[in-house]
Amino acid sequence: MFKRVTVFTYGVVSYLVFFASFLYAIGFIGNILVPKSIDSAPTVPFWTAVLINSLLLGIFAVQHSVMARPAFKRWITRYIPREAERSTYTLTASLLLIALFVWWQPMGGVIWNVTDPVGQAVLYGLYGFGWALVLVATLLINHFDLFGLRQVWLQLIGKPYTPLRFKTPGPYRLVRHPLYVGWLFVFWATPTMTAAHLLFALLTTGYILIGIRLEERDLLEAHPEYAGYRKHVPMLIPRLGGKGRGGGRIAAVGDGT
Ligand SMILES: C[S@@+](CC[C@H](N)C(=O)[O-])C[C@H]1O[C@@H](n2cnc3c(N)ncnc32)[C@H](O)[C@@H]1O
Repeated sequence: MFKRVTVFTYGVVSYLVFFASFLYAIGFIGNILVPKSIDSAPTVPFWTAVLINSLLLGIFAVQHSVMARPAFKRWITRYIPREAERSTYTLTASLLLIALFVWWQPMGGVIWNVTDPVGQAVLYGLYGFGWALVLVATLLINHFDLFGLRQVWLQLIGKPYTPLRFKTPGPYRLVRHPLYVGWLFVFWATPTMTAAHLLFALLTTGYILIGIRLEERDLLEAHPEYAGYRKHVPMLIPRLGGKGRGGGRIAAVGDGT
């Protein structure tokens, strides 16, 4: 019982650290209400900032890619309880995100600056839409499983873990990666694009494109029906009109069955 409660507490703490870093990220990327943001005043020379920021994003990307792979999960669960694996992923990612907030180096330099109030409102709207889409996509797939809480809860009440089924609810009928579409809105929709923000947007976009390849390789292995889904539903940009080979029809593949 002691072990169960300890693992559960670890999962809850990891989730809370994630949630706090998620909330801070909204302010950090949007330059809203936080003491230090992506565009605070520069304090180091430009190229030093490029180097430090690229390194921070690179470490975050490597952690995400390596720790999400089945082979790594098999390895780490030799040392930690299987039920705590996803929480460990969540906690590590959140701590690295906090490190990024702390050591991020603003760089100045304006690439574009929208001063028209309507244009600004539209861009802030798209920024908010991006965050909402990220959150909704996690809820549709299974928010509490993605962040490890479901795993530690099931072990607390003594029930076996059941892996997530392949699903295509709502936006998953239009594109295969709605959550990543949400991130792209978050990273790019800004009235003022600075050099630091552009570096951030470019590197994270590149990482998403690589991450999709890795994730889809695992999805194809875990869910044979993913091959048909991939053939008919676009990756990130919905087909106009919903006709063509994608559309709503195909997305019923694997739906809750
Ligand atoms: C951070 S989520 C991103 C999901 C998806 N790539 C997106 O952008 O909406 C990554 C996890 O979702 C799972 N996943 C991705 N697509 C899925 C689907 N259609 N049904 C169930 N799980 C999915 C992956 O196996 C992975 O564990």
